[in-house]
Amino acid sequence: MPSTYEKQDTIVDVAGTKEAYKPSHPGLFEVFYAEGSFNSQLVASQDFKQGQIICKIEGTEPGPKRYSSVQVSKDSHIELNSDLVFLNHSCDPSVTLDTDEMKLIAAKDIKKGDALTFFYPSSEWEMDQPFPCWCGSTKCCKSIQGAKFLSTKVIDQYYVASHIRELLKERDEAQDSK
Ligand SMILES: C[S@@+](CC[C@H](N)C(=O)[O-])C[C@H]1O[C@@H](n2cnc3c(N)ncnc32)[C@H](O)[C@@H]1O
Repeated sequence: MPSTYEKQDTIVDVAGTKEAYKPSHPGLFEVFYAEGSFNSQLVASQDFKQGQIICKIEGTEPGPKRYSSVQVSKDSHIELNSDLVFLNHSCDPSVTLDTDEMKLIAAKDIKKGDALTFFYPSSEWEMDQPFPCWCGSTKCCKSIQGAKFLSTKVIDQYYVASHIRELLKERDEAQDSK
């Protein structure tokens, strides 16, 4: 996939026109472009039922930890290399990015046009680029830095990948032994 996924403004510039954008998962979801840095989002192109597998996560590549990478084990990261990179974070997410099974799953009933979002700390331990969250959920964590910075009580409300579960266990055992 093109390196133009690095920044949404670049996609429009490199492609020449917005019409040149070709969804990586037509019929399932597409990118909704917005002006400004990191304001774009992924939206559903159809309804999905809670628990429905939206797609398999394929075509990924190993890479360094970056704002766009997804952590898949205690010490490895991948680039999604598709429109999935436009999945934003929410503290009340609509999808689960299941890095153990490499599947994107509806975490709730989703309507066509809804934003697809996942809980970034479900895969990320210590993020490369933390940010203040704009999700507006009543249970918003406010500062998104990775699972390392959240209590197990907060994390327990969410699906988290097996590597995050293991890292939390190690963190909590180390704290208990002090
Ligand atoms: C992989 S990008 C996701 C797509 C991004 N919105 C874009 O337009 O390129 C991850 C970045 O999006 C932004 N982002 C995603 N979810 C956010 C949220 N809930 N609140 C604030 N910024 C968010 C952050 O800047 C984050 O580093």
